[in-house]
Amino acid sequence: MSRHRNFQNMNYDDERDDYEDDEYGRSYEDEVSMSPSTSEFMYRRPRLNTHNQLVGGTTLNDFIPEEADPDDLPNDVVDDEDLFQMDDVQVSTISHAPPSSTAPPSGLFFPPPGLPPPSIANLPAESIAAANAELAEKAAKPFTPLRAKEPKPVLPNVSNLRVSEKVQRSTSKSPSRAAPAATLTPNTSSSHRLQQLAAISSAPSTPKRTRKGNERGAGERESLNLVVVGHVDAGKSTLMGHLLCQLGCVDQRTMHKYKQESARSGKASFAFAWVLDETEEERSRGVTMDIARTTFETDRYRVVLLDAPGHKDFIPNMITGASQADAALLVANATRGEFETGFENGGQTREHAMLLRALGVSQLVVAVNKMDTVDWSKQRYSEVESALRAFLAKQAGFSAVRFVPVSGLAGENLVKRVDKGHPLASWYTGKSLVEHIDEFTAPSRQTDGALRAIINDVLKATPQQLTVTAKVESGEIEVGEKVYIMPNADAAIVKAVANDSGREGASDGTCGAGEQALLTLMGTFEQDTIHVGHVVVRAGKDTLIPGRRFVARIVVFDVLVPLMRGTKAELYAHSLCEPCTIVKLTAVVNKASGEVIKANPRCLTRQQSGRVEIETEREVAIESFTACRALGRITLRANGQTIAAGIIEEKIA
Ligand SMILES: Nc1nc2c(ncn2[C@@H]2O[C@H](COP(=O)(O)OP(=O)(O)OP(=O)(O)O)[C@@H](O)[C@H]2O)c(=O)[nH]1
Repeated sequence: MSRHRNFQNMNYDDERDDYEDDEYGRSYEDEVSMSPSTSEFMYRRPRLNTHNQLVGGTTLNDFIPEEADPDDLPNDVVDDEDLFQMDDVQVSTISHAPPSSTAPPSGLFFPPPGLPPPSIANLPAESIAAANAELAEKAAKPFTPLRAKEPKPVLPNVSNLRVSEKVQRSTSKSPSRAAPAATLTPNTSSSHRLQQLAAISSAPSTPKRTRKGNERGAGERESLNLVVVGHVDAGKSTLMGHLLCQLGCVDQRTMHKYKQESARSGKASFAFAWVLDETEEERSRGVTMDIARTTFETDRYRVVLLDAPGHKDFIPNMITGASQADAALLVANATRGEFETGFENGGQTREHAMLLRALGVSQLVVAVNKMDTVDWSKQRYSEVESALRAFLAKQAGFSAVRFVPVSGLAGENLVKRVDKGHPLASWYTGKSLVEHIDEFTAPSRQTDGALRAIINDVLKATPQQLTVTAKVESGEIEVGEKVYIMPNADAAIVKAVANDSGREGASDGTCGAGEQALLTLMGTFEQDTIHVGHVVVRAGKDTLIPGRRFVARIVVFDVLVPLMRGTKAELYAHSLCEPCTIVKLTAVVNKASGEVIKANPRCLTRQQSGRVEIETEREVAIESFTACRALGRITLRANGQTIAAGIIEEKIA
């Protein structure tokens, strides 16, 4: 049993003799291929970074509204909006335009009860005919081969701005930001495109609600999207890998193989991390590079686990994971000196926490990990807890944070509480990590809202069929219905729907808000036009019309150079990453009241809150925060640092 070993003094490389060579056959190199997305990253050792912190007692809570307690919320979009206005009065008081109603139009979203389960076969003949006509029209156009690489736009001021380029689609299981190369549907004049979008928004939508609200099948647990974040090497993957083993999600044979092969490559201590770090590059470097996604079940939830990379170079991938999360586990390393490196000196502990709040995650548990390296010391645990508690409350804006001492490597206090007699039990008698996870509250899902399913990976793409994973943020997606993929407005018919647990057809052919869906879409797709960050929507007046210019209300992080007209940055929203420019500074506003302090300022300095106009390089599928929270939160980054976070108030072009 691992927990009886002396992990602190163990020389893991000596352990390789414990394992019989190739007892279980093939080595992982035979079976694991490298995710194409990982190849674009250059690995560098962490650099010191003192940015990205709101200092001087300002908290993100002043600005970013917390998610509401679902118990206080009726499952209804209109009331949700009211609550948002209560939470963050500034938004309604300073908004240019009154928030648009997000109530689902009657009739459109509530077809008569008792409708048969949808399939392409029982779609109305007119919708099939209309879809076929549109698809035939597209099919008649010659297939556009991959175009020669266009020259990258020259973007002054920002040395390492990520400019989307044409790259291969990710074939990894996890989301990748490598992709967005988006060419808008080629050869479309702007007037044709406007007509196309107008036709989509005026077309009747055809949802068939086979499932009511948050209804689940018999025996199904509620789903909870949990992101695991923290400084590099805090032990996130080891902790979650070991937890998955203890929950029986990894069979002994596979674990034996990981132990054997990691020992053979001199990385025995990473055996549990290999459960989640699947690519060859991640394993050889001992560093998580992309989000690893898996599921496990607790007494209460089907947890969709998103293991984020801790290294600074992969923060964009961490943002992808955090933008899908309902709750977060922040892993802190209790080892003396290592906690300080991760927390002080601009380590990623702070930046991750700030980003979580900026992306709307308000439920947080901190796992104080590697307690075995400090002899399970209560004093060390208290030091870590008090430093983090003060920062998380005062600067990051988390109102209630719970802490739990654990050792991912030793497997202590993960699923089971610590045994009496264990040194940790002498002062800790509280809950285990899994018990803490079970105490998160699943947020209310906008199941009745307009369909918004954000593509977070493109697994397979042919000119006729796409297989993508998508997080359904609002509404439901059903087999047989016609959908559009924004911003390109590619029409598609949903051929198959499964959720993360592999429930084929999600038992009733639907996936609802909050679920990760595996979608098979049929249509006529031009090569390299569907990417991570695109959004699946329905036609109708609640459709999403993409745009390039938006009014955003932002809070500026602790930047050295103020934000000015012409500042270039990367815009992060849900799974999207797109170069953008701040084209106008409209006002400096008071964080608390939303009152305009100064109109048309020359710049926004650190900690200031303001309203700006942002223009993206290409059309993007985002919308106002009041219409859909997940699509309305943004983060701006430049030079590898987060410079601002905020919400979209309005699309203007
Ligand atoms: N002693 C001890 N070592 C641990 C513990 N948890 C993780 N480690 C070690 O810390 C190192 C890093 O572990 P990982 O799980 O890869 O850390 P990570 O946070 O996932 O790393 P990134 O995702 O790359 O940021 C490995 O050598 C682990 O064996 C623990 O509880 N005790």
